[in-house]
Amino acid sequence: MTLTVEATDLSLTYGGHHALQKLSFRLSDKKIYGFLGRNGAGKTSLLSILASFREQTSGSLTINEEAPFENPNVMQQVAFIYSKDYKDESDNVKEILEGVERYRPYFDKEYAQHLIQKFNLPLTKKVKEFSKGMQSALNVTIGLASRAPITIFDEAYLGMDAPTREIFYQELLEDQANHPRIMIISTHLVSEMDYLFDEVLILHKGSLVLQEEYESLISKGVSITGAASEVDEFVHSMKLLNVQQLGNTKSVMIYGELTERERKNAQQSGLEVGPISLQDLFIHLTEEGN
Ligand SMILES: Nc1ncnc2c1ncn2[C@@H]1O[C@H](COP(=O)(O)OP(=O)(O)OP(=O)(O)O)[C@@H](O)[C@H]1O
Repeated sequence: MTLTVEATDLSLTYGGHHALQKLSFRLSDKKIYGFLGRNGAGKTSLLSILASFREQTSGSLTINEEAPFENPNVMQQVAFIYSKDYKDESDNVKEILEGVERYRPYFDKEYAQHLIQKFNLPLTKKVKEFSKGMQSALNVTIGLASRAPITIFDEAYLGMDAPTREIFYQELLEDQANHPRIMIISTHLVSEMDYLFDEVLILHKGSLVLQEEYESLISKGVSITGAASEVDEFVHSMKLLNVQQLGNTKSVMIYGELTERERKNAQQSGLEVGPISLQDLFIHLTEEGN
């Protein structure tokens, strides 16, 4: 099933606080979208509207032209996976998965079993007795195995250790390749997860700063590394995003592409030209004053 998410001037206010301000964007391709934003940027607020949990204050958000709020048609198509608290849950994994299977029309039971084994989760232990990381692994299992046409992971990795997160990322990439859908991942772990994203949306203080393909975004900057004096001379008229120096070696991130001539000059001056990271761009774009 192909779905289109369309937001137009979407705004959300809590009391007098403007959490989302006139966001407009469209998601229509089955790919992995990275939703990035600093603490309080509005990611969860936006994703909650998309997942039918909340209604906007003004503007619109539709999924195939239908408003999601309290709309059972839409709710079945969207899986919203967040750091759920299981403290009052008396069921074990087996019982929880049986419950999910009843309301998720595309749920793949065998794939869920495969993930449970991968994450090494005990089937019969009560979920409220799981560690935080194990609960997150269960959430991720539900999110992936539900195969909802719109799957949202809102910082779903909380508490997972590095090897467990790695299993999640590998499974996510593999399952997305086999069963493409609109996959949305909201995260702070930009440097760890950037390779997952096909497209990136950056939110800052409730506004959408950009929506762009990952590859095109990171091609918008370069890093220059070498002897400090050579680097300074080379970048003196360029827009700098970040400067780091260790002894006499300096590394500078610049915004903008280099011309062929500039690349040659850099080479002749013994400078190393490398790619910029999404994390550097993210930090720059969401700095105070930018
Ligand atoms: N229920 C609420 N009542 C009042 N204000 C809220 C509520 N939920 C969120 N906010 C405020 O709205 C803003 C956006 O919060 P939101 O949780 O959407 O951000 P976020 O980008 O998900 O942040 P984080 O990365 O820290 O989880 C914040 O200023 C937050 O304090």
